[in-house]
Amino acid sequence: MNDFIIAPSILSADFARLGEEVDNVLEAGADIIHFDVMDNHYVPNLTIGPMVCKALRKHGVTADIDVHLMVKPVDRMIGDFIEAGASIITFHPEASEHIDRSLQMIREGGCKAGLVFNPATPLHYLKHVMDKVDMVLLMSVNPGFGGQSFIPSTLDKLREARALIDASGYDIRLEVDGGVSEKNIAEIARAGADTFVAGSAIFGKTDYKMVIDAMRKELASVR
Ligand SMILES: O=C(CO)[C@@H](O)[C@H](O)COP(=O)(O)O
Ligand SMILES: [Fe+2]
Repeated sequence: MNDFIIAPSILSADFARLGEEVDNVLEAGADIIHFDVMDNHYVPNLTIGPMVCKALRKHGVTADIDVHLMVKPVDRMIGDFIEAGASIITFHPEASEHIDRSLQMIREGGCKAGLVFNPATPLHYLKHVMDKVDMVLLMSVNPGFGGQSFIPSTLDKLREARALIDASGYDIRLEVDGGVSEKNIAEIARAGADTFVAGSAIFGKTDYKMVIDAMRKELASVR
């Protein structure tokens, strides 16, 4: 895998042509696919579930699928997504009754596990499970919708998360999600992120390769 990972969020893709959209964005240089699962309960929107993940695998997608669960309760969905071919499964700690158990279920199913932090959710949920996470995902918008503006206080939170991860000694990716574009990606990387979700910034343009190349060019100036 690249040092920096670009993860297009298919929330902003054309759902009527989803397989083709995923093929095109991978062809354009994306590293993994970010898959937003919303339940109209934990967040006020409803999207896609395990059947769609399975369909993408059947379509021939071999890239990692990064499943961002915005659902409550969490645990039922974990088994379904493991079975559907997810590679990474992240969930919001306040949506799970038993965070440690949910993380273990994900890893036992052969997937990478992660916790997602809303803009106002403190990082202290990480303290006792640092050895059980492969990914820390900081939301830079409130979850539920694509196309929102990046919340600037996320930069300080990224620095805080980066320090915690580095001090832990574990191999943990630091992902950021919401309002990421070629305009702010370098600044976000400098604050410590290494994995970048971008929905509208990529799928909102006609030439996905041009956007992803522009993002990589910005990232090359960072490390
Ligand atoms: O999880 C979410 C929203 O809840 C995201 O993954 C969005 O899909 C990101 O979209 P953009 O802000 O990049 O348009
Ligand atoms: Fe997401």
